[in-house]
Amino acid sequence: MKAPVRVSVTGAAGQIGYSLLFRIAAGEMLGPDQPVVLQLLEIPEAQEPLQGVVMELEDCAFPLLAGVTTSDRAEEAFADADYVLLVGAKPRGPGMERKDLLEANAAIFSAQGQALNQAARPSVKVLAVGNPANTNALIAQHNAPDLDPRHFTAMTRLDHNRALAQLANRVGCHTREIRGLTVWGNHSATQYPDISHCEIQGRPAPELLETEWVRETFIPTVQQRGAAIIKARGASSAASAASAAIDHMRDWALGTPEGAWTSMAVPSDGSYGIDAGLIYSFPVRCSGGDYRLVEGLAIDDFSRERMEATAAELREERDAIRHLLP
Ligand SMILES: NC(=O)C1=CN([C@@H]2O[C@H](COP(=O)(O)OP(=O)(O)OC[C@H]3O[C@@H](n4cnc5c(N)ncnc54)[C@H](O)[C@@H]3O)[C@@H](O)[C@H]2O)C=CC1
Ligand SMILES: O=C([O-])CC(=O)C(=O)O
Repeated sequence: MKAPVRVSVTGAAGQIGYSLLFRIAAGEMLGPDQPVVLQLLEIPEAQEPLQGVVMELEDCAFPLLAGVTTSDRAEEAFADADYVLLVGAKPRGPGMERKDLLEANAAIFSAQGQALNQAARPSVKVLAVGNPANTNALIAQHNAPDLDPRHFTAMTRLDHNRALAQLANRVGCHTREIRGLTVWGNHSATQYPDISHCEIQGRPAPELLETEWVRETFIPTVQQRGAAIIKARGASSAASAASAAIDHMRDWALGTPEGAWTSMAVPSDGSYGIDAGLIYSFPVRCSGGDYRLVEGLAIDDFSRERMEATAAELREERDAIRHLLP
């Protein structure tokens, strides 16, 4: 058995937390041979429901769960953390865009960035799930100057998985049979799910799918899926968001399958003409606990316009919270 690693989760008593913690403890994120200690952060008012979640974690008698701690202090919850999932934030309601949460949630991510800087392990890998996820990751990163800036990422894996599901439904295949999909940009309605390089059952997707369906149906459906779920469920997506968070961290830690890539929002290094420093979703391959951008993909005029539109929105979000970037 390996030595346990420390996984911190914020917002642990929330909806996503309730779907996430049990799967991490079951080994679905870091593998069936990796014990974990869960370090759970919640606000003081949510400590009692959090204790209920801890009781249920105990009651599962998970072989890989090496311990659970709870706290309302970020420095304590992030102490020596190897992996941190920043989930705790206000979710949007009907009629809101995710960036409407910027003001409410930005302060959380600046304080938690500072706490990560003080308390987490220098090698810590961070995933921002709380919305607006890309800009929250940027805020946390800038408040943690001693940590590796490349290790601050945001979640667009849910968008990636949603896009796979739409394509599989359309073609009548399994999501496993789709390769080379990319979600570019922001986790928002400007994101660009791109099938240009996609292969479905070994055949180029642009040959299988009508351009009109891709542009008029597929792209808007993926962009608006979060809002559709809020409308139907009366609450924002939770189990699928938790599942995507597991996928993101598992691939980062353990690698993407041979030949495949996925989508992760990571700090831009200027590739594809995207402003360096923005936390922007790119195609990535992971191995050895690290990610690399997929370089050299041909970008046509339609894609270029969409990629620029979502970059422009991220610049606007960054400009709105500049005062929180030390
Ligand atoms: N990136 C993505 O793809 C997705 C992101 N989200 C976002 O994830 C976030 C959480 O969603 P839910 O779990 O549904 O919300 P929720 O309201 O059920 O849970 C959030 C939890 O965070 C806690 N919290 C608030 N401030 C905190 C702080 N400063 N420190 C620690 N915990 C704190 C709350 O007490 C609450 O228990 C929302 O911002 C939501 O919009 C949701 C789905 C997908
Ligand atoms: O739509 C929301 O507000 C929650 C979310 O990020 C998603 O489901 O993609």
